[in-house]
Amino acid sequence: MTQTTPPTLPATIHRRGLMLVMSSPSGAGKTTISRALLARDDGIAMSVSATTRAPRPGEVDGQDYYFVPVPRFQEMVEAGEFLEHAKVFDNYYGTPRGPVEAVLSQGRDVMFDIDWQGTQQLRQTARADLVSVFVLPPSVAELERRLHSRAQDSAEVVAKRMAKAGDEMSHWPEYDYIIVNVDVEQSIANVQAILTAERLKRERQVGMHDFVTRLRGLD
Ligand SMILES: Nc1nc2c(ncn2[C@@H]2O[C@H](COP(=O)(O)OP(=O)(O)O)[C@@H](O)[C@H]2O)c(=O)[nH]1
Ligand SMILES: Nc1ncnc2c1ncn2[C@@H]1O[C@H](COP(=O)(O)OP(=O)(O)O)[C@@H](O)[C@H]1O
Repeated sequence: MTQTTPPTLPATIHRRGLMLVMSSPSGAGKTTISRALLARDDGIAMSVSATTRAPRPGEVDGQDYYFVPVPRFQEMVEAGEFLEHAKVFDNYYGTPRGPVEAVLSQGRDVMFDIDWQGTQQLRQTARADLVSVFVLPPSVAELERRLHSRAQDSAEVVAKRMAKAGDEMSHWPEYDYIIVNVDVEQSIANVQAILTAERLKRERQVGMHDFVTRLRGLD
């Protein structure tokens, strides 16, 4: 019997890494969806933001966020260390530039959990490499229930987040894809489908012209 090795993708074809942005009003479920996606997909890494907000119970420094004091955050802004930064709910948040550029340069993808202000800033520089997803709750009552059920913020903080939800949600038309997060498994599957299709986009493929030229015997 002759042994055949299964074909593999030619090494001359590469793909540029993409930037997958997830935004939503607080409590709609983007952290839940993005964590599940990271656990199921080796090809994507999470961008860990710096923030001046206090850690919630169970949050780990360097994993959920880099928790930094306001003066340190300001130093980082002045040193140009952020790809984007914004003030959200009285705290500062920013995306450190170095780790994102390192992952993208390896042809891997990066996921961001950032608000609409940060997304607008990234869109200016990333253009075609940016894929943006907006997550909506099925209703306002369900959003409030989820914020309470997370049980990690005081009633005052929950009220503040509910008051800002309408403003946040008004930015949905700026995003490429919309997910109404009814069932979490369905929402994860939807983001996986978006990622699969976006990875196959013609314009992300590097070396395809030469590959097809060779396939056609034209070289
Ligand atoms: N612009 C920007 N927004 C961020 C960044 N990190 C987190 N955010 C946003 O800040 C908001 C509050 O985040 P957080 O305090 O973790 O609350 P949660 O989204 O309710 O879990 C959310 O809308 C996040 O998407 C960042 O690096 N840049
Ligand atoms: N589809 C869903 N159905 C019910 N509860 C959900 C769903 N998605 C998320 N949750 C819950 O809602 C709360 C807020 O979700 P989280 O992912 O922290 O939101 P966000 O990151 O958008 O602020 C969490 O307790 C989470 O377990």
